[in-house]
Amino acid sequence: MKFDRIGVVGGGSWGTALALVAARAGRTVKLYARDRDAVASINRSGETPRLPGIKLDPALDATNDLAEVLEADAVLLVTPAQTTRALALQMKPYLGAGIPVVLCAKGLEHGSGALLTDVLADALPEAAAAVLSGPSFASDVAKGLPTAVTIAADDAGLADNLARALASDSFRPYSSTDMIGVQIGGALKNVLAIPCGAIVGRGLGASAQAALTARGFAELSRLAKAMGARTETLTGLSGLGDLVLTSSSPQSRNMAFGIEIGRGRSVAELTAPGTKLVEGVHTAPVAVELGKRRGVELPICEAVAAVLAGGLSVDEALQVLMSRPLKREI
Ligand SMILES: NC(=O)C1=CN([C@@H]2O[C@H](COP(=O)(O)OP(=O)(O)OC[C@H]3O[C@@H](n4cnc5c(N)ncnc54)[C@H](OP(=O)(O)O)[C@@H]3O)[C@@H](O)[C@H]2O)C=CC1
Ligand SMILES: O=C(CO)COP(=O)(O)O
Repeated sequence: MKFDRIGVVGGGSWGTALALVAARAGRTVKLYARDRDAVASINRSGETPRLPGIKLDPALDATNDLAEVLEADAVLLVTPAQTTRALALQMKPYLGAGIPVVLCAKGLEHGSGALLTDVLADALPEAAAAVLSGPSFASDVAKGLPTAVTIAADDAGLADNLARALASDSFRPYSSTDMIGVQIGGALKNVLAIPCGAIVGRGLGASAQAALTARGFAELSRLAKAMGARTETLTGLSGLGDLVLTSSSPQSRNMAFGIEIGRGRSVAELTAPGTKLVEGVHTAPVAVELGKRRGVELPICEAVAAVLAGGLSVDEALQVLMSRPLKREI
């Protein structure tokens, strides 16, 4: 199965970077962005405000016409997690049956608590679902810096073929059949990067940051395994790999958000219209709800959700975590 024509839906930083990835891999690429100015800027000057200072491949073809982009052999859906259902429904009239839709957002749906693959199965069952996730900052990828990600699908052959279609000298996808593990890893690392940032912002030291990363990984793994994920996925790129990247680099929007919270800025100010997308803010309460449903303890995610909801200060949340009853590590 060859995927010569790739359609990318979502003209933000990650959608644009992934369109460049597909072009570098030799595919014919069309990028859908709803913002007419962004489309004009990409086509006329090879620039986008979402990736400042990065010159885009002149071959990159952007458009406002969703139908045109969906005339493709595979589609990458790269809009914020909470828009997945609306976009899938919007795509429905134009997408051929059995065309793979690769979900590239990292999050869980509000209200339903659903994985994005379940959202897709509900809204667009005729599509073949796949997931792309892993440690990958859009600006690094757009610049052509070396990056490795995981692409998962139920059908191993589909995952292999998608990996082949997007691979290049600077972009190395590994294939997997564990769509649950890949999605929970990508969604929860965003939540866990927030307290790691708060620790930095509050000046609480590298030891606390490492402890939170490790205990956060324990939570991510517990929830993912309860949902059916495999251990090797969680210790792989989309679990540990992305958690390490996001919880240690202020380049991450989630960590940067946490740093500002730690410095005392308010959630309302940092999530006001026009501010950057911080997926962990949306995912935290959903993760807590999933944990409750599955009987899985997620104290760090609960603390994050409580701080975001205004129920605890950063210092109180830390106190809650540090005063939990002592327990065995495993
Ligand atoms: N940036 C990164 O480094 C990475 C991001 N991701 C994930 O990718 C997803 C997208 O993130 P990212 O690209 O960074 O976000 P951005 O904020 O840069 O871009 C989001 C894009 O989605 C568009 N969009 C939002 N809602 C709709 C809609 N209803 N219909 C059409 N387009 C819509 C926005 O359009 P408009 O400009 O008009 O608002 C914008 O172009 C997130 O889940 C993120 O976690 C994953 C790996 C790396
Ligand atoms: O998912 C990412 C890196 O893998 C991007 O992280 P942020 O959304 O925190 O910037």
